[in-house]
Order: sequence, then C-alpha cells, then structure tokens
Amino acid sequence: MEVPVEELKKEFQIGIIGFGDMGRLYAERFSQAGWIVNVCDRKENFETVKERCEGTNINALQDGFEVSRKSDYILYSVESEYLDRIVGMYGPATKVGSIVGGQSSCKSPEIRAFEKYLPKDVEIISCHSMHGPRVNPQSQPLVIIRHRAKDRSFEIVKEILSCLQSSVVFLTAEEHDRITADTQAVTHAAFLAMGMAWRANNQYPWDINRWCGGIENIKMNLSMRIYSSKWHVYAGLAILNPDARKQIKQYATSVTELFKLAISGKAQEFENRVRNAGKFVFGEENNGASSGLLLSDELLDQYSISNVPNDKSVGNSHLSILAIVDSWWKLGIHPQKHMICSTPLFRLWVGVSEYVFCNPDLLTSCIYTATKHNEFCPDDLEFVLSARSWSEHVEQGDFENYKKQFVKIQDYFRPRFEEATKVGNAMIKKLLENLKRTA
Ligand SMILES: NC(=O)C1=CN([C@@H]2O[C@H](COP(=O)(O)OP(=O)(O)OC[C@H]3O[C@@H](n4cnc5c(N)ncnc54)[C@H](OP(=O)(O)O)[C@@H]3O)[C@@H](O)[C@H]2O)C=CC1
Ligand SMILES: O=C(O)C(=O)Cc1ccc(O)cc1
Repeated sequence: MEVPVEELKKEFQIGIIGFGDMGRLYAERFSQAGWIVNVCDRKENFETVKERCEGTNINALQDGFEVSRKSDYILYSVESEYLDRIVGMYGPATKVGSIVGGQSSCKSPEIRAFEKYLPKDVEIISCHSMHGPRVNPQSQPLVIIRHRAKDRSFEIVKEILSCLQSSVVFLTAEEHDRITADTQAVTHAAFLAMGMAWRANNQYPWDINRWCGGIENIKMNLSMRIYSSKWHVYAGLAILNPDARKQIKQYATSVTELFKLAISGKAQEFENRVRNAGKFVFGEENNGASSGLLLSDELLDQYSISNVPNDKSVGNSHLSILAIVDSWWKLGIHPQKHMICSTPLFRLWVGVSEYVFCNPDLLTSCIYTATKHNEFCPDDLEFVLSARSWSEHVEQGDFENYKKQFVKIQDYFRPRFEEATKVGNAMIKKLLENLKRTA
C-alpha cells in the first residue's frame, strides 16, 4: 500500500449504517484496531446509538446521509428485506470516490441495489461473516466480494477486515449465494421445522426421556439458538436467495417422501433410498471426505438442557437427518466441499449427519424405528407438516407469515432461551475446538 496503514488509519473513515448486532460487532472491532468509525441506525434510534457509543471511540451520527457523506468505506448492516429501500435512500449521497459494501446474508440483491443507486464513481466491495454476532470471528469464514474496485481499494478493504482475524474466502455474489443456499438456508429450515413440530405436539423436548442425550442435545440446542435470534435474519437469507427456495423445497419433499414410504409399509424402499443417499454423500464405505467433527455420545451428553435421565435404549427415526442427506443426494451436493464457506451451525449439522450415517448400528436403528415403530409417527407427522410450511412461506416470498410463525414458536420456547444459549455456546465452542484439532 502507498500509504502506511498507521497513516491511513488517521484519515480513512469507516461508516456503518445499521447499528444492530452485526453492525456493533464490526464497529467495535474496527475501532479497537485503531480505525475511525462512524455509525448510525434509524434516525429515531440516535439517542440509543449515542449511549451505546459512550466510552468508545465510535462516532454516533444521526443517519445514513451523514455516514455516507463522511465515510470512505461504508458498510450497510441492515435487515436484508429493507436493504434495497435503504440503499435507495442513502446511496445517492455517498461520498465521491468512496467504497461501499454490505453485510447482508444474500449478495445478489445487495449488489443489484448498489448498482442501481450508487454513483458510478463509487466502488463496491462487499463481505459476509459466516457466523452470528455471539461467535468470535477469529478463524471463522469471511467472504469478500470484489465487485467493482481498484486494486488499492481492494487492499484497503482487506486490511480493514483483517482485524477480524477471520479466514478469508474470495467469491462472486453468485458463487456466494449458491453455496449459502446449500449450507445455511436448508440447515435453518431443518431446525426451524424441529421447533415447530415440538410446539405443535405441545412438547418441550428436554422434558421427554426418549429425547435426551447425544445428538438430541445438538438438535435442541441449535433449534433454540435459531429461535432465540431475530426472525428477519433467517427470513431474509432464505426468501431473497433464489437458490435457497429450491434447496428448502427439496428438503420438504425429501421429508415428505421418506415419511410416506415409512408409513405405507414400504420399508425396503425406504431403506434402499436412505442407504443410497448415504453412499452418495459419505462414500461407499462411509469413506467420503470427513467433516472432521468426530462427534461422540460422551462429548454430546455433556451439553444437555434436560433434567430427565438419559435413556439411550429408545431409538429415534431421526427423520430430519435422513431427509437432509436425502436432499443433498437429490441435489448432487457434497456438503464437505462447502466447509470453506460454512457457518458453525452447518458444520455441526454435517457432523451430526455423518455421525448417524457412519455408525451402522445407529443408521439401522433409525431405519427400523421409522418403518417399524408407530411410536414416532405423531412426531414425524408434525415434522413433515412443519418442513412443508416453512418451505411454502419461503417459496411464496412471504415475509409476513414467516415472521408470524417464527414469533409464535419463539414465544413458546422463550423461557428456556437463557439456559439453552449458555449450554449451546459451550457445546458449539467445544465441538468447534474439536473440529480445529482434527482439521
Ligand atoms: N445476525 C446474524 O447472525 C447475521 C446477520 N447478518 C446480516 O447482517 C445484517 C444485519 O443483521 P443483524 O445485525 O443481525 O440485524 P439487527 O436487526 O440486529 O440490525 C439491523 C439494524 O439496522 C437498523 N436499521 C433499519 N433501518 C435502518 C436505516 N434506515 N438506517 C440505519 N439503520 C437502520 C435496524 O434498526 P431497527 O431494529 O430499529 O429497525 C437495526 O438496528 C442482515 O442483513 C443480516 O442478514 C450477517 C451475518 C450474521
Ligand atoms: O450459523 C448460522 O447459520 C447462523 O444462524 C448465524 C448466521 C446467520 C446469518 C448469517 O448470514 C450468518 C450466520
């Protein structure tokens, strides 16, 4: 770089529009690294933003106009659904010759909005941290999208983002959206459907002894993690990403078709389909590229939010897991190949699927429970309905009903979020440490 970084930090200003969970994470990290940081949220929230910036070097500004006029690298960190409108509002005011990017989870609409509203002299370099605000960015994937930028600007943005200590991946917007549809969107669909099915059966899964221990802990913790977060994050990345609709629909179809085979006495067809899917995803002898998670019951048993004693003798059909592997097979996806651009949730989901499919006794027991046991039918039936319902909202681009459904289930589980978050964080930390050791 022509100007030494320490000199650049004295004059180059970073602007963040949207001082929510991710905007705050970025502002704090950049400011701690010595950059000048200007932030704003909606104008009505100015006093709150100012209070939150007290005691820091972060400059609270009134609105996106002020941030856009002053800053040299402006990042939009707002709800994806409103991004087009918000860029339309502040974009034309962007400082001459500056760089603009966004943190939204789906990049094609973001880039389209930038192209539509930004002056032609403004460069575009976007990014996406592949983790939530409660996760340390260190070593987590960070996608950088150089859409329209000079070499110098690209170097500056890489330098700015380097303080996150994330593992950088360079992609185009299209590549990013294809991969995140395979990874994030369909993973969320599965955990959203689990929560919805538990509520529909009026169950808190941690109170029921056939749902304790091992991978049940992962299912509960991750489902609670999603429901304790903001609905718009999940709605945005599913509804706005056209590839995601296809993936989520395939997941709902896989769940439905497997359930129909299971309840209509077609046990052999069910078994063949599940085993073929497993061979495609994990290899003939389960020797496909491993996710490296090496989950074990002993490890997972430590992270329970249940007080009910663990009764391992009761099987579970794990329809949610059989169906994800089936849908990867139907869509020709090898999830292990997406690890460079994966979220912690996705890595755990692949780890859980691998655990079931690469453990012959467990897989046989799932097949047996699904096809020969009636005990799980009511649970699986609700799971089928739930997977279909989420898929329909996404397919119809229906933010309003997505929100209603999400919030209703969120309210049902709310009393357990505090504990589930603590246990879930510890579990994720441990499992990801495991992943690092084996990678
Ligand atoms: N949370 C996550 O796990 C991740 C989220 N992302 C993406 O990051 C983006 C932000 O998400 P997140 O931080 O979680 O969401 P938040 O809801 O916490 O933050 C968004 C903020 O933008 C504010 N906002 C809305 N309109 C304007 C406006 N006109 N001007 C300025 N600010 C405005 C919102 O205010 P108000 O609430 O008052 O409307 C809110 O404070 C989303 O696109 C999301 O997809 C990316 C990676 C991870
Ligand atoms: O790990 C996950 O999938 C999460 O749920 C957190 C998350 C949400 C949105 C993103 O764009 C990135 C990460």
